[in-house]
Amino acid sequence: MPVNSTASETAADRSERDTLPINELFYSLQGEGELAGVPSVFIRTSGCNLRCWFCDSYHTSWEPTHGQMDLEEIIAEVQSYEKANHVVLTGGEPLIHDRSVDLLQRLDELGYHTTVETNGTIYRDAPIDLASISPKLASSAPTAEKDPKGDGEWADRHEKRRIDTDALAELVDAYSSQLKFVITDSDDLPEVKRLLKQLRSVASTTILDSDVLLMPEGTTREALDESRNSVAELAIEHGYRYTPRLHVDLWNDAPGT
Ligand SMILES: C[S@@+](CC[C@H](N)C(=O)[O-])C[C@H]1O[C@@H](n2cnc3c(N)ncnc32)[C@H](O)[C@@H]1O
Ligand SMILES: Nc1nc2[nH]cc(C(=O)O)c2c(=O)[nH]1
Ligand code: SF4
Ligand SMILES: [Mg+2]
Repeated sequence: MPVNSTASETAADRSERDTLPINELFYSLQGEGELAGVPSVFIRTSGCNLRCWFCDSYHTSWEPTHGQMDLEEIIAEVQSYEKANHVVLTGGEPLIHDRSVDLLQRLDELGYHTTVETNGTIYRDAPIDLASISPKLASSAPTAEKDPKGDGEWADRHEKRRIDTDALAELVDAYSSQLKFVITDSDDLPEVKRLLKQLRSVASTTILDSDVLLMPEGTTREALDESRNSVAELAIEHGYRYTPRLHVDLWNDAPGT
C-alpha cells in the first residue's frame, strides 16, 4: 500500500492540509506602508519562524493561539466585508504555511488586491500584488534581557534565521514590493545600508532608497510619541521614506484594528 494513501490519512492530517491557523480576521485601515489608509481585510495567521523581542503580535509568535479555519470559511468571512477589495495576509509569518499560497490563489481569482506582510526569510510563488517585506535587524534580537517570555532561548535561532539574502532577492525580483524596517534608534541605520548594498548586489530589480520605508518601533501611542519624530528625521537625513503606524495612532493597536 502506498505510504501516502488517503485511506491511512488521519482526520488531523486532513485538517492540517485544508486549513490555516488563524489568530484573527478583521476589517480596518491598512496602517503601515505605501497603502496606509486603504480599507483592508486582515487575515492573521499564527506561527512564526522568528521571535522579535518587540513583536506586536505576541499571540502568533511567542505564544501562538488560533483556531483552524478552512479556506472557504476564510473566504466567506473576507467576502462578508462587502466594501473591501484589499486583503492583507499577515501573521505571525504567513509564508511558513503552504496553505497561504492556496488562499492567495483563491483571493486572486476573486479579484482581491493582496498584500503579504512577511519577514522576508521565505520565498513562495503565489499571486501577491504587494510583498510588504520587513527584514529583521540585529536590534530585534530576543536577548535574555529583552525576551518577553523566557531567558533568551530563541536568540541563536533568531539570529541565524533573520536575514536570508537569497529569499529577499527572490521576493523583490518576483513581486512589486516594499522594504519596511522597524527602527529602534539611529544605530539601526548602518545595518539598513549594509543590507541594501548586499541585496542590490544579488537582486536584478532596482531598489530605490525612496522606496525603502522606515517605521518607528512601538506598540502604543505613548511609545510612538517617543519614537516617531526621530525616525522621521532619520528618513529625511538618509533619503528613505517614513511610514506611520496609523492603527496605533488611531486605535492604540487594540485587537481587531
Ligand atoms: C507582526 S508582523 C507579521 C508579518 C511578518 N512576520 C513580519 O514581521 O513582517 C507585521 C508588521 O509589524 C511590524 N512590527 C512588529 N512589531 C512591531 C513593533 N513593536 N513596532 C513596529 N513594528 C512592528 C513587523 O516588522 C511587520 O512589518
Ligand atoms: N491596521 C493595521 N494595519 C496593519 N498593517 C500591517 C499589520 C500587521 O500586523 O501586519 C497591521 C495591523 O495589525 N493593523
Ligand atoms: S517576524 Fe513578525 S511575527 Fe515573527 S516575531 Fe518578528 S514581528 Fe513577530
Ligand atoms: Mg500589527
